[in-house]
Amino acid sequence: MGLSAVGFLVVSSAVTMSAPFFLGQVIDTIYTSSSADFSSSLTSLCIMLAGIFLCGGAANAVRVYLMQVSGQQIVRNLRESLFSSILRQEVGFFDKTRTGELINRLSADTALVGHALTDNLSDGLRSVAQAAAGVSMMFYVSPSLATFVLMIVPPMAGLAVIYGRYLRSISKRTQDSLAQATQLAEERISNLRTVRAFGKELSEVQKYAGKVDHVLHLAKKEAVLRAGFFGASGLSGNIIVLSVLYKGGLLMASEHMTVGELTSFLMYAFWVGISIAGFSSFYSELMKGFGAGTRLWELVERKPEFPLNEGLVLKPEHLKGALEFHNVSFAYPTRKDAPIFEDLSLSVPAGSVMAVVGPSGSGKSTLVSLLLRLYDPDSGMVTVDGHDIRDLNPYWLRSHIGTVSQEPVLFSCSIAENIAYGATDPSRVTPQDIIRAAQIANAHGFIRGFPQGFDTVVGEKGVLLSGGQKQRIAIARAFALDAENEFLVQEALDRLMEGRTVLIIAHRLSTIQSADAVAVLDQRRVVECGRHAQLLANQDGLFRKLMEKQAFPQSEQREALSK
Ligand SMILES: Nc1ncnc2c1ncn2[C@@H]1O[C@H](COP(=O)(O)OP(=O)(O)OP(=O)(O)O)[C@@H](O)[C@H]1O
Repeated sequence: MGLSAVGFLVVSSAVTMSAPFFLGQVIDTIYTSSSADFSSSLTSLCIMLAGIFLCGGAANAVRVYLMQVSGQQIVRNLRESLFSSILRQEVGFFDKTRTGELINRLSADTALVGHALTDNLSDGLRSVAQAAAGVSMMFYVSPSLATFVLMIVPPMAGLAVIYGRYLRSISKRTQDSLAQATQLAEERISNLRTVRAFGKELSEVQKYAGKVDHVLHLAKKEAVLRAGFFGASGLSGNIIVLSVLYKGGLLMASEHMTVGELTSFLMYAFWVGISIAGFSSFYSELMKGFGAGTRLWELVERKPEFPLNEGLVLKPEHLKGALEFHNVSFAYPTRKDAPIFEDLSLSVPAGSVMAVVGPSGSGKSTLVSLLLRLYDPDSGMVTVDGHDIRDLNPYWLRSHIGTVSQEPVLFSCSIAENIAYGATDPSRVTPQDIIRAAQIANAHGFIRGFPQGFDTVVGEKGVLLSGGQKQRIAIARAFALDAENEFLVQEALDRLMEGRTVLIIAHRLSTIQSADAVAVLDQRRVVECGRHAQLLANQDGLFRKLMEKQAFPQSEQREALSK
């Protein structure tokens, strides 16, 4: 499509560029022909001109259409590869990069690059083609006048290059500050409840205004630069026209040129001037596109720190589920100087339930992140059935781990779609599977109570549901993982754990009591590990202290502690 657009571009330019030549002929006919053949020459020339204008206009319209469509296609492809690259990045990347910035790259920057590569490129090519044709015709009409005019052009071109560089850097800064503004807006809008609870609407508006003010400031700078450049190129255009008139007048006086020739020449010179101005606009847009493009390519080309879908896949019959952390040391990439684990070791036998407890911030969730391979340990290793998880296919690994978190995140689609999200292939999950998963997760009752049942839309991040409801849907979602394995889908919630190795980050005593073992995290390692009763018996142990500290001990707990 791009190529045919270029074809139409060449046709429209060539056809249109022949017009001034024939116009010159018309004028000379008017001046010089005898009355006998005057009217017939004039008519045929005018018909020819009308044809030229018609063909040129039509070819131009087709070119604009083709360019628009191919532009949209480029933007679409760019967006797709960018989104795909973003979703492949490691979790650490998202600790460093803000959502709003990525959204801005996806929407604004892709549009800018698309425009620079199509509409703008097409206009730029047209300018180049017209300028080239114009200059050739100038030489054809009057070589001496053309040589004279062209001496003025090179200094202007040098100026344009310097200007383009500066514009490119400003444009990059504008896009960066726009991304910051979008980031702020995105975060505040998606957490509107918190903004409102603290009555921060006005101050947030002011903060946002500050950011967009900065965008405006840079845009103004860009506008001044642009205006200056256009002014300068306009002025140089006028100087060229004036000198052509002067020199052309002299040539006419010495009978080296006719009126028609001078008119054609002036029209070509004017045309070349317009094309150069068009080219400079193209050039500045192109530089803007480059500014946005550099960032986009960096992101599209970025190699995630670890692969998504490469590595060892264990056969189902070989998968037992023994988990082990061997001398793991780890610090988050954004806080390398604050180690979370040092030489931590923990073994969870296959099929057992391990409760992980510890003070807030001791690294319980981090343990799960390492197991899911959202981050890699700095030293030591995590193994599943003796295999280092760095050798396993991360996609396979995660698809065999069901996660239910305290504050589960749902997507803003229907309850049924949220539950089916847990399956490897959601399109193969039947409505019966979904209902069964909901029943087991004790969610069926409240879902049926909604007027739209399973089609109820849960709102962004599930805001239209209560915390408990969200959690039960998340449990049903973890069940959907096993929709194919009929035998696992049983009646009770406890069954989610059957046949699996389970890590529970626990606060409630009842959960801890039912676990096979309890690991206590503190001071960057596992400080105690054993059965719950065993750990409680240790009067000086951290576990006992943690249990004693709980604000409102339940009766069962008080009983246990009094033993
Ligand atoms: N993505 C992250 N980047 C940098 N530091 C992080 C990140 N996530 C957590 N941390 C830090 O790592 C430490 C352990 O956090 P983690 O969430 O594992 O603790 P936790 O034991 O689960 O806490 P809680 O019981 O309060 O939920 C904390 O100091 C936390 O500030």
